[in-house]
Amino acid sequence: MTAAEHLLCQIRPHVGAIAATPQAMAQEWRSIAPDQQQQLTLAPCAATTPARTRSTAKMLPRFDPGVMETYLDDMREMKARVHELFRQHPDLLPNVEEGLSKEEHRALVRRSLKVILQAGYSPLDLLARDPRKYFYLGECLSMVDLSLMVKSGVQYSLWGGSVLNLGSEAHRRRYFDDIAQFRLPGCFAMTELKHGSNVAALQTEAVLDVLTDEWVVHTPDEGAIKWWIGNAAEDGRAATVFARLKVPDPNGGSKLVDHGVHAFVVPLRDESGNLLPGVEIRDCGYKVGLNGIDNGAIRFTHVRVPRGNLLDRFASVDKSGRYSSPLTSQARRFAATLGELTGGRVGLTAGSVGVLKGAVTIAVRYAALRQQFGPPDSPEVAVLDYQSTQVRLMPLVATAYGLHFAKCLLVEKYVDMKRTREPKLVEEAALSTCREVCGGHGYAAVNRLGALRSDHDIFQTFEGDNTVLLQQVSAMLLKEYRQQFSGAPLTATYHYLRAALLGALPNNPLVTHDTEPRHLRDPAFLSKALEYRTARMLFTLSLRLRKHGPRLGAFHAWNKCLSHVLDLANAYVESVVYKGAPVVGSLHLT
Ligand SMILES: Cc1cc2nc3c(=O)[nH]c(=O)nc-3n(C[C@H](O)[C@H](O)[C@H](O)COP(=O)(O)OP(=O)(O)OC[C@H]3O[C@@H](n4cnc5c(N)ncnc54)[C@H](O)[C@@H]3O)c2cc1C
Repeated sequence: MTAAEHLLCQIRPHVGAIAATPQAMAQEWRSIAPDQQQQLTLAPCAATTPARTRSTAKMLPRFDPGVMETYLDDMREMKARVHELFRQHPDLLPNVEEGLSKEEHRALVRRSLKVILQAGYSPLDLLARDPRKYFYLGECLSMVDLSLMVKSGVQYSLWGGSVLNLGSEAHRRRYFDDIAQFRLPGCFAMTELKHGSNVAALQTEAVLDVLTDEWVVHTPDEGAIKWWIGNAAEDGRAATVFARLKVPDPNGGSKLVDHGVHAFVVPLRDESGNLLPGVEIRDCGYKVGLNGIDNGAIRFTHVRVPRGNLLDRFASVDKSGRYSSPLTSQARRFAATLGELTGGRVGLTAGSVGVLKGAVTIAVRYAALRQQFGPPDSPEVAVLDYQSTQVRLMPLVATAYGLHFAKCLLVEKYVDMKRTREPKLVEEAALSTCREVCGGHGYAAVNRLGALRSDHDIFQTFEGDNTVLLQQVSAMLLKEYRQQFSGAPLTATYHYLRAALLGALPNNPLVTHDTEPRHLRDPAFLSKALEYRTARMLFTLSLRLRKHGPRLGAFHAWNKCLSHVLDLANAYVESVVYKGAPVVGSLHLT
């Protein structure tokens, strides 16, 4: 049995849950009441239609999906409960085909978040005490409405997480309950009009006024207006604002001393929702997707907040303006601050994986039921049985599995980081393909693939643009590589790498001429091949940087090798994803 046939067996048991062929849809249409007719979708909750193609009859599955589900998902009861909650509140599901206005969608998302809280889920408690469940809840919400998942992420990972992780115990006591219960909706105001990825260059300033013991938060020019800030346009009553901390010169000079970017809690609106003095907010308007989130632009004009509003886990300032920090350099403080914010990225990964699983499920179910053409005098063939469909869809199914395990690995690393506080740990084509495989029906709004694609698009750039984040991965690999060989003579480095690279060669089909499927599918061979690729790219990149560095300088040498840098990071990520599923082979699949 081929891998694709194998996967078909896994998927087929579920396909009865959808209506997809025109005949089946038409029959279904006649059998349901007119007021329910718009509910006829490709989604799993749609009406049941028995579907049987030639090949399903031939290939009855011996695969028990329950075993796989248990293996993949030890918290699936939570998913069942959350999804049941929304089944009981169909009015909370975004009715994409009718085109909600952004105001309607925002109100819907707000109501949904309250329903989640009323049902007894407290995302902030989970984030603080059981992050695995927190990220899992995010993944469940992403399958309901991506705007809901992002709204929860802004309130709890970004606003709540920044107060919890960058503030002190006093901040936690003061804000925790109000943030948890959504009585104090808040924002994470980092990005400015002129600076997004380059956070160290932000221009908003917070200057200490020693006479009044207050910070004066100010937007010095239009380029420093906080931009795209989630929760700002309608709901946000306070924000964690990232601003340059400036204090009077302790040596008595007239100039201020700039200690770089720090986080401050700044109130934005009063309890009735009116903007506070000095705070100006504009709505960022309609976006390509995620219109359930009220993104806004914020300008501060000499807004005064108490000195205690500095989130002071990594640095504090006393009444006289003396600055102190347990971390010795500005760069280390900055790295520690950003390191504490990784929860937002883990949450986005969980949401992204949830979206991929949802989209792939919709597309595979559709392809398994949709029949087009066939041999003469025979039933038509399911489009999933065409090799061209399998080639398009099966890599996505495999990717969904791979990324599921990689996400689990990432969540475990985050949990470890929080538990040990170990400093070392602190430091899309897929959706389009799913849409195309569903042909014209994939374009129908009711089937959600278009909305998923639009909503998800931004995941490539928010919480940091992927191109920029991938460079950090390569920089980390190069740093480890240099540390390993610092002080070693070049010949030692050379011999080590030669041995490491050659270690993979005996398995290489080009050397062994072994092209048997048994060998090519051997997990040990595949793992070695991925490691070999990463090691080779790391080695050649370091040689190139060493060659260009002296002549061009570090910045331009890096830029000259940028494609190589990004390829290395992607190769590394793929080998991590592959290793994330080390025990899949132990499952009995046939
Ligand atoms: C819907 C939405 C919601 C958001 N919510 C928030 C929020 O709540 N709070 C918040 O603070 N921010 C928020 N943001 C902002 C988001 O985090 C930034 O957009 C993101 O950090 C990227 O910054 P930028 O848009 O300024 O892009 P830039 O940094 O200007 O990047 C532009 C392009 O330049 C490239 N580039 C930049 N630097 C490099 C480099 N060194 N090497 C190679 N290429 C490079 C990037 O890859 C990208 O293609 C949101 C944005 C959106 C669209």
